[in-house]
Amino acid sequence: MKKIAIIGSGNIGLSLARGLVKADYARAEEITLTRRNLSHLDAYAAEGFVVSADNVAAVASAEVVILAVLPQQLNHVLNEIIPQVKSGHLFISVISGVSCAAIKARLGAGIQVIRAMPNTAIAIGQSMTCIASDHASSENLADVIRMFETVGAVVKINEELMTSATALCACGTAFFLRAIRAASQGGVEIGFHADEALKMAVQTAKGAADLLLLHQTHPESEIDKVTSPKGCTIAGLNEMEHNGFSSSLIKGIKLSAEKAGSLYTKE
Ligand SMILES: NC(=O)C1=CN([C@@H]2O[C@H](COP(=O)(O)OP(=O)(O)OC[C@H]3O[C@@H](n4cnc5c(N)ncnc54)[C@H](OP(=O)(O)O)[C@@H]3O)[C@@H](O)[C@H]2O)C=CC1
Ligand SMILES: O=C(O)[C@@H]1CCC=N1
Repeated sequence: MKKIAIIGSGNIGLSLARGLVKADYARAEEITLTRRNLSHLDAYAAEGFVVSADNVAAVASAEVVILAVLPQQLNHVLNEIIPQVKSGHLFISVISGVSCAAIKARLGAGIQVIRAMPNTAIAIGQSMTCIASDHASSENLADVIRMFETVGAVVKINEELMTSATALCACGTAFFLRAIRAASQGGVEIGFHADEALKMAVQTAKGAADLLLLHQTHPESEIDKVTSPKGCTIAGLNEMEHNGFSSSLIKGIKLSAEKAGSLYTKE
């Protein structure tokens, strides 16, 4: 198994690390996690991950380097690790809004860079990960797709759609979670205790998503099966639409995509 370094082990870096180990893709000992404040990684060290504040040493000891810092932290990290970067390294960036070309402009044109846009459900093997590259070898691309397939579904997309993928799939986790919270709050208003209402909303959301996955149907065809004529579902649904339900989701996704494209500055 190739040694992996995750540079910037925050929310998504740690979710990825956990997912890869849970999926038996790698052992914890084969993954180095870096960040500056190591005290946040104590639990991971106890699980066998190698933890370090030394990005340069982490890159030197790895074959696969996963960049998972914030866009505004990237240039500092790249400048730091350049002396240790070798042509055999494979770089995977999960960073929003930074192109493969921008990373190669700093590391060298010969370095293989592949972008991946996972979401935090990667920790439990349920990510929707979009993958893109410009000139990576087909072998490296296949390896990266295989890696992310162990922790969820993968779609290969053109690189110019990566900011859209960020909004729909990575930010999307938060959007659907907020919808579930709102549903559970509605449940409390109509008589359930908060814990029951949340459990009911979560399972209902899971069932709705699974209907689409298992039946391979369009949402509207499943909705048609719920909305009895003159019934309470269509009354509630239309009230939500009068208040901008679909429109606000669409507008939010568009704004997130715009923002994802503007998070990184080259200087
Ligand atoms: N969160 C998500 O769901 C997703 C995030 N992304 C992308 O992943 C990236 C990280 O996001 P997220 O995990 O949310 O952010 P976090 O802030 O949680 O993680 C970034 C981590 O980088 C570490 N870091 C910062 N500077 C350095 C450095 N010089 N050397 C080593 N580590 C460093 C920080 O720790 P410390 O301060 O201790 O160094 C921090 O833990 C972003 O680019 C984001 O766009 C992509 C998909 C999904
Ligand atoms: O909020 C963010 O900027 C990151 C990118 C996608 C999910 N979290």
